[in-house]
Amino acid sequence: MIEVNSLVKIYSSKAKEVIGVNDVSLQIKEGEIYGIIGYSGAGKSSLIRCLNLLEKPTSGEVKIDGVDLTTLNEKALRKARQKIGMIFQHFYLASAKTVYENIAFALKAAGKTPKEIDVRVKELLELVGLSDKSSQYPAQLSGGQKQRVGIARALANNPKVLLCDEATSALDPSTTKSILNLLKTINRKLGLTIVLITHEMEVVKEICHRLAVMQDGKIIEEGLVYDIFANPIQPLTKDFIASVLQFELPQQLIENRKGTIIKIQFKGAIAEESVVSDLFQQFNVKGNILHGKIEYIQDVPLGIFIMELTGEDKEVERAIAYIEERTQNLEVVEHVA
Ligand SMILES: Nc1ncnc2c1ncn2[C@@H]1O[C@H](COP(=O)(O)OP(=O)(O)OP(=O)(O)O)[C@@H](O)[C@H]1O
Repeated sequence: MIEVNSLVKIYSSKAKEVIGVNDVSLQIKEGEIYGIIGYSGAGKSSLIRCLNLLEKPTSGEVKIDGVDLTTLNEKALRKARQKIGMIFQHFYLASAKTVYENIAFALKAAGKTPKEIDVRVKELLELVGLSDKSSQYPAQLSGGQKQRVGIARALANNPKVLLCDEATSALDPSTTKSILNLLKTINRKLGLTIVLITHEMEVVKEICHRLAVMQDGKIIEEGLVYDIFANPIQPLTKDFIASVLQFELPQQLIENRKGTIIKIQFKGAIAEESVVSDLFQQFNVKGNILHGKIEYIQDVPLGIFIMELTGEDKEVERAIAYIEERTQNLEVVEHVA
């Protein structure tokens, strides 16, 4: 439903040219939550702002439902933009308007009647859990409540796409969670396609189905979030994953071990099987768990264990071969002879 082809955004001034987006192509499916992660300056904002032409691309196509927005005139673009809602890190609410008026404004601009506006605003307030804040002003709201107003306003005209520009970056972790839950709910309830940019892997893990990693204006890795967590390829992607799944052992700990240290990843259904206890029943080896973690990524488990195996060399070898066969994912970190 969203198709970006060879998108380039160059910022030109008299002094120099800066490349914001450097030849990006991607496809986002209807109903998908698509994350774009990268460090500051990677080009995430430039890219997401090109999706509704808030930034005019220098070249390339931005197709929504097959229509290339870059070819539309002002009037047609205004109409097309009604299908695309957007929320921002700093909310951008009108401070002199109440919560009700902030949301109503988007509907008025789309030519709705006062009756239609009233029905829709109440519906939206209910959806975002703010029915009791209708007559409050933004200054009287918490950050999370302000973002809820932002979401209600963005959804006012029943868009098919919601663009989220670092929408939780100004919020504390528990408020972030509640806003992400709200986004998940509206994604499911309304079938809304969500594109979000973030610099936090925790946000991606929590909500995204697919992910693109951006660096220097380019997408350097893309795929299903689970696959990227299980098998990151690029060094930058590995850095982002490590911020959530830190599992490097201190060197000192490794040096003081006597057995063979192995790292096992359990992906998907195998994480729920009793591989480790089966191992100790079947082989005459001892195991000492040095690190263990199961993360749930979109409710699918991804387990990572680091274990020291001790026993007769042959038996340890057989035990390792057994785990390798069961998990297809084992790495010998250190073998102490
Ligand atoms: N309006 C602008 N004029 C000139 N250069 C710009 C403009 N906006 C962005 N850039 C440049 O484009 C590059 C990408 O910036 P962009 O804001 O898209 O990155 P980002 O990944 O969103 O970073 P951040 O998370 O810090 O916003 C940077 O080098 C930035 O300095």
